[in-house]
Amino acid sequence: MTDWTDSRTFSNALERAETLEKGSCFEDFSEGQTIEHAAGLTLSAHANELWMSQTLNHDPVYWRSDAARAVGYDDSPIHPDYLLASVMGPSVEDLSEKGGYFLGRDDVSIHDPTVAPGTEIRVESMVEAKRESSSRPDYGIVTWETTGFDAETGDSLLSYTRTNMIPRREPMATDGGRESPTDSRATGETDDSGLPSEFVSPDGPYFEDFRDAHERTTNRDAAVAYRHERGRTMDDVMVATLPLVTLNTAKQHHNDDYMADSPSGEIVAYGDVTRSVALGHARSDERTYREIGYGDEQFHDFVTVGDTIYGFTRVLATEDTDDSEAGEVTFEHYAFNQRDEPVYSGTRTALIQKRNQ
Ligand SMILES: CC(C)(COP(=O)(O)OP(=O)(O)OC[C@H]1O[C@@H](n2cnc3c(N)ncnc32)[C@H](O)[C@@H]1OP(=O)(O)O)[C@@H](O)C(=O)NCCC(=O)NCCSC(=O)C[C@](C)(O)C(=O)O
Repeated sequence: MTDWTDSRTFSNALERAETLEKGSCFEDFSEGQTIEHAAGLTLSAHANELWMSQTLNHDPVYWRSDAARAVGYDDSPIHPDYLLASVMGPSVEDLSEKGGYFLGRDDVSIHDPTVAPGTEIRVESMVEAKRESSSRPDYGIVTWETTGFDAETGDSLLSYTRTNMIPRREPMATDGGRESPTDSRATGETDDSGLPSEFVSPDGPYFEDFRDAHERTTNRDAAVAYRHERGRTMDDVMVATLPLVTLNTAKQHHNDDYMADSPSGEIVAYGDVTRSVALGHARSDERTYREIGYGDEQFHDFVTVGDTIYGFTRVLATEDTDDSEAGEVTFEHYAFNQRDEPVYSGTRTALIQKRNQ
């Protein structure tokens, strides 16, 4: 009788056996195609708290009903970063599990900021565009529009467009891109040409502080630009647990064996975890009232276990509203690592509480 566990026999068996594929290659997508993803998550308070606690998004509005009621909610809703990741996660198996890089995202709109724990979600994507990569022949570049719905009511909860590099069927993908860096970051040179001569920080966490700081820079060679003190070293929970808790099956985050041959040589952090940490740092220095939306999100370099993520923020615009509680601020947030290299950037618009409340 064949001993399938004999090492030579087993290695022969492995060589001859077909691997049942998961995920899609560049060739599998066509523009205009709609993809209904397999049943998504039921949003849970536990996973919401895991995401928020580990990414340092410690806003009590999302933990405590008294804090939620104080800003006009009936009860604590699901945090927008966890909601976003919970919409993206169930799309990964169909769209990006093969191992392509998450390049960027735009038009992130929160259609319902009051989504409650216990909501069952359904996720759908449409292939908006696809093109070959001129610099990386093993990949194509695909953009999808993805929407998350409340499965029971059919209401749209959140939507965005996302762009990934996607491996072509032949040859197979590697997860690379660190080699031959030629920019000033990699060579250690500093090139700050074009930077304003003065950086201004807000005096406090309220809308008026951002507005006043922004006004101080208007028509001057100055910008509201400041760093956040906290850092978060990426550990196994951040890199492997958080994507999996949102059903994100991209092998980059939990399969060290596959990633050993890639230029990063190891698993890399899910872009949304890196982003959420940078936003968490920024939110810890403001009185957030409501999140409105996000855009122009880009992932500039890999983040691996052991890297420490810090935050840097610019204030792009402020606008007073009729709302006596809060005014609108548009930020650009950056995540950067312990080598001062930017790894994420994106804009965010939020309502920030007014001082008089
Ligand atoms: C990807 C790397 C290697 C490219 O490094 P590079 O030096 O080759 O960069 P590049 O030359 O700037 O870009 C290559 C091509 O991409 C295009 N491109 C570039 N950005 C965009 C964008 N926003 N929108 C549209 N297109 C974009 C760009 O135009 C260019 O096109 P070309 O080949 O035809 O000349 C480098 O940028 C890098 O290391 N980025 C970080 C990637 C990363 O770590 N992402 C997060 C982790 S992966 C992830 O989270 C996975 C996820 C979420 O779970 C899941 O999709 O399933």
